[in-house]
Amino acid sequence: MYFSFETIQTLVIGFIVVYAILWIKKPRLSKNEPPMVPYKIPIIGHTIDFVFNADTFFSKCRKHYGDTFNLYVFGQVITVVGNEAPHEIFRSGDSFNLNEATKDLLPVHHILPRVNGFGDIPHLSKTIREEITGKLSLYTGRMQEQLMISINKDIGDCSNPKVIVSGQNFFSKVIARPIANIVVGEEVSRHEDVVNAFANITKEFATFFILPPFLSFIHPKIHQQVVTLPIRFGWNPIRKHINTLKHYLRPVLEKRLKDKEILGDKYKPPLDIIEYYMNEPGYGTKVITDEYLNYICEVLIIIVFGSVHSTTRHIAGALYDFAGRPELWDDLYEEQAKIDKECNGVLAIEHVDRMVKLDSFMRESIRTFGDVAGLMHRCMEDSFTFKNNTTIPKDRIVYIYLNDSFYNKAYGPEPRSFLPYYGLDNNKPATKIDKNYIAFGAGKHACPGRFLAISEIKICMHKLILNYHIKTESGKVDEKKYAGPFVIPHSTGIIFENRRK
Ligand code: HEM
Repeated sequence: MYFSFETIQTLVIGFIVVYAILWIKKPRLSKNEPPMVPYKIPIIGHTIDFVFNADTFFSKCRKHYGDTFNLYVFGQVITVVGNEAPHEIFRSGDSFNLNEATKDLLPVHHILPRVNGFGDIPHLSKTIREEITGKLSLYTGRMQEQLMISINKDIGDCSNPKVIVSGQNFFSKVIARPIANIVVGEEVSRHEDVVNAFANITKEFATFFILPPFLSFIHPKIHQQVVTLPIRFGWNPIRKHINTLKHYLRPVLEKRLKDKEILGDKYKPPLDIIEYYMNEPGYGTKVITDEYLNYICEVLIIIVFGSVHSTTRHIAGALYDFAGRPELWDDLYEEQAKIDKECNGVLAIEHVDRMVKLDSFMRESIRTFGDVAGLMHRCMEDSFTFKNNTTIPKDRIVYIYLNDSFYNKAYGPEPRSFLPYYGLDNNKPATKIDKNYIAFGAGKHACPGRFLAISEIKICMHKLILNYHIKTESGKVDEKKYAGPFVIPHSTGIIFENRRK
């Protein structure tokens, strides 16, 4: 066989290039790292199992390699922790950071430059704890009113059964309405444009995640540069929503400042978050300028970002869980009918607290929500050593293997089955965090908005169950679909039919 010089030259260069790529892409581990799960195809590593088979794959890895192991996914080493190590992460305070884990792909600091991304999270958490959770009883009536506006508008009369695809898109507006009411107040939130802005802000952020990180196989920075290119050329996906908020906020805030000046001590401050910010050092103002509005809207958008998306995911999940389980309908309806009678249709916080079966059902719906892994945190220290003596380096992204906590033996011999009254029987309300219930994180950074979220979902479910017979089109709970380790919201129909009163 004869090979020309050119052919040999090409083969040699090709060999050197392939060798160089393999050498560059070889995962480099530091000392004492968690075990790296072996893989067969260089560069691709575990990406295929991670994307198409996360549940079974993670379960096998956990069995063979223990609570903490490394995978090679999309050209990066990631660490996965089972149900033991997450609490070391949550407890370690600032050694790990959730927002920093997404920073490369979601350049919030470019989108919200005035607050430099996620802004002052400790102040935000304090605001939510004191101004929302601490005053939840004052907001309960308003939440109920706002939810009923959405239910009447978007579901309405179902004397003839109506099929609605009640997934995340549908619920984002239902959930956004009461949140807008609490954040920007009764007057501003009356405008449908404002409710739409609240409902859609998170969807705009999600556009950054549409493109799978294939370019990360070459280098994670290349994917990051490509997805953030439009932003760096001046495109801001939420500019239109900021403009909407500014438009409606300006006259209302100007009037509040004027009233305050004229009425002095007789001024009655409206109950909402914007009023709180206007009096808070570092957030308030004496004059409503364009720059002030730009700034305060960015502050508000972080609250919307944290609140609407996650609450929407879980109410949508809960409705499907209810609609597909006929065995629960009568029991949950009876509890709601009893409470409705007691409160004469007007809920106060103590009535929401008395919905103990619904609360327990909600806890279970959240526990079995389905994300195999998630709650990614970035290691912020030079290195971090887990109690099992394995060490990970700075900047390592850690995925929490949620199923290992949620489907733990602590839930009995069949932890994957739906246990609607587990919370009730074990005195564990839906807001109570424990080792095997970490949907709201834990420790110093545990979600401060969970009391609002659970109240809002319970009030909404209470009203839906009271007003309608609700069932899935298929008559059962449809199987969950996945994108990598993350569950995809259901997109099948739910049938609503008026209950005879
Ligand atoms: C069902 C709905 C919700 C879920 C599942 C959820 C979940 C979470 C999780 C997992 C964390 C991260 C904890 C960590 O870093 O370890 C978190 C943090 C946070 N959540 Fe929520 N959340 C929900 C609703 C809300 C709502 C309604 C608000 C606002 C009113 C909110 C505001 C926040 C804030 C400000 C943080 C950051 C806390 C910090 O870093 O100190 N969340 N949430």
